[in-house]
Amino acid sequence: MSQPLLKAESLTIAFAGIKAADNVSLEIEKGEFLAIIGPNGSGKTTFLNLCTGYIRPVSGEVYLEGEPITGWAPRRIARQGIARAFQIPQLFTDQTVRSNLLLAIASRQGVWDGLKPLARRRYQEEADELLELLGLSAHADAIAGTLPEGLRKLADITLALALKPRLLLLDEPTSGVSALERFSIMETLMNAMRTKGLTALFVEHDMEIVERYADRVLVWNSGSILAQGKPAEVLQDPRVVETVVGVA
Ligand SMILES: Nc1ncnc2c1ncn2[C@@H]1O[C@H](COP(=O)(O)OP(=O)(O)OP(=O)(O)O)[C@@H](O)[C@H]1O
Repeated sequence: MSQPLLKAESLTIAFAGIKAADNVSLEIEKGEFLAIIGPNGSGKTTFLNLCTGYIRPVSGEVYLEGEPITGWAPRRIARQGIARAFQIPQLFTDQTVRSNLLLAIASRQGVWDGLKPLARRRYQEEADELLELLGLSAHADAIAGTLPEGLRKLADITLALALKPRLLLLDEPTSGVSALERFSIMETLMNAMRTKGLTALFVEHDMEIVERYADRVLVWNSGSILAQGKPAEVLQDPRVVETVVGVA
């Protein structure tokens, strides 16, 4: 049987005596689109931080396709294939969308390589392909800081994809975006995911988005997984309704 793409085993971390991850174990299969939901302060972001190396667990292990990556530096984990698009977009706001993307591609390859004409042409082709995939071709020359929030989020995701990740982590891909725009962002994202055969884990507060797009949902509560499974079933679970859905 093939390895899970990501495996977390008994992860535990506490801040000031409060367990933000309490013996958390889970597996993510290749190609899955997995949502994490849970009340504020339940440990969703902490789990992402444990996977990306921003926090070290007190105990437990994280494996990427069977390789233990616990305690590795964030940069090394990113190079190894876990990319994160943050809730607050990380674009250089005074640069064009394309320049941002070229920088991200160059940083993956080693920047000096990018100064060679052949490499530069290859990067430009790669950037154009990613911009098209995320529906941003018409905005390639726009200054990133002038983009509306929804497009900024998609531009931020292109930066994460430029790392050619095996696993993409997304912090609330639709937060701060109008109700109308939310679904079009998700459709574009899903299309890109399918085209690239990507695996992603996303934190989300919007249950409609979770129900419509996630293959599986994990419900966090007080640093533990309260429930998991298909959204249509999990979101009806009375414990989940009480702790998350009812208060969202
Ligand atoms: N670096 C840190 N230092 C101290 N406490 C932290 C740190 N990171 C998280 N915590 C605490 O751990 C708990 C879980 O926080 P976390 O941000 O993971 O929750 P969350 O589910 O992502 O919340 P939200 O939905 O509000 O973003 C909270 O009590 C939080 O205050």
